Amino acid sequence: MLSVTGLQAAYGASQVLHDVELQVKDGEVVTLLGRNGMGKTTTVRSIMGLVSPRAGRVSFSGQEVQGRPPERIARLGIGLVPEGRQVFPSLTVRENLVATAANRLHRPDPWVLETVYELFPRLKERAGQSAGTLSGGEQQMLAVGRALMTNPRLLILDEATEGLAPVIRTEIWHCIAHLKQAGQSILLIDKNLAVLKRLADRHYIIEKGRTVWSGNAADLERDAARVHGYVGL
Ligand SMILES: Nc1ncnc2c1ncn2[C@@H]1O[C@H](COP(=O)(O)OP(=O)(O)OP(=O)(O)O)[C@@H](O)[C@H]1O
Repeated sequence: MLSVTGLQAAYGASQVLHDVELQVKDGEVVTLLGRNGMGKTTTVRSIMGLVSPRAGRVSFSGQEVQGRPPERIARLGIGLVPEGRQVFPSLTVRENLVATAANRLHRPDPWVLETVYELFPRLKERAGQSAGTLSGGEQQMLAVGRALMTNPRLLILDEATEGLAPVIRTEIWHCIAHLKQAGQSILLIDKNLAVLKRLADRHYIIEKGRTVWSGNAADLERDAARVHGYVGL
């Protein structure tokens, strides 16, 4: 579904990505791990066309997308929950959810307001409240709900639980587990390896803009010392 090979990207003269490789197959939950500043968000921004890759290939659903404008890439079916949530603060919860809603892939059972409200009942309770007045956790739920309302083939979550209270974190992890069971393909960027080990099918680690390790849960156990060196366990 998503295949990234030899990806390089820079901000001005400063090259941040040197050789990123990753794949997400249909129905998989895949993580992108790495310490602060190693290039995880830049990888996501390059996939989405928000940063122009300097070299390499990004292919999604069989089409090469590097160099295309972000809205065209998103329309192919990638739903992004960006770092820092970025909901529209002056719009209500409901308005945020419907703002970018679509079912371009003609799913027979698409995400609509009611199904998002079932997943996150708090959003239903706060449907008429402006998003800027929500708690951090509620804003995160809204950001996930808004991405789901685009009915994406691939959902990308960039640090979805960063800075949230443990109870809200758990709620978001439950939601992700539920989406996985429903067959949603997901790319997760996070640092919470303990939870991700149980949730994800495969993992990639990037260090200084290069993919330096990939494997499944069993590989993680076997290579624990090396993985610890890269990200801590
Ligand atoms: N807009 C920008 N202009 C210049 N440099 C940037 C910009 N955004 C990020 N960088 C730099 O690129 C490098 C990689 O940043 P990136 O945000 O991709 O890392 P990350 O792995 O997602 O880190 P974190 O976990 O802290 O979010 C860092 O050194 C960062 O300072």
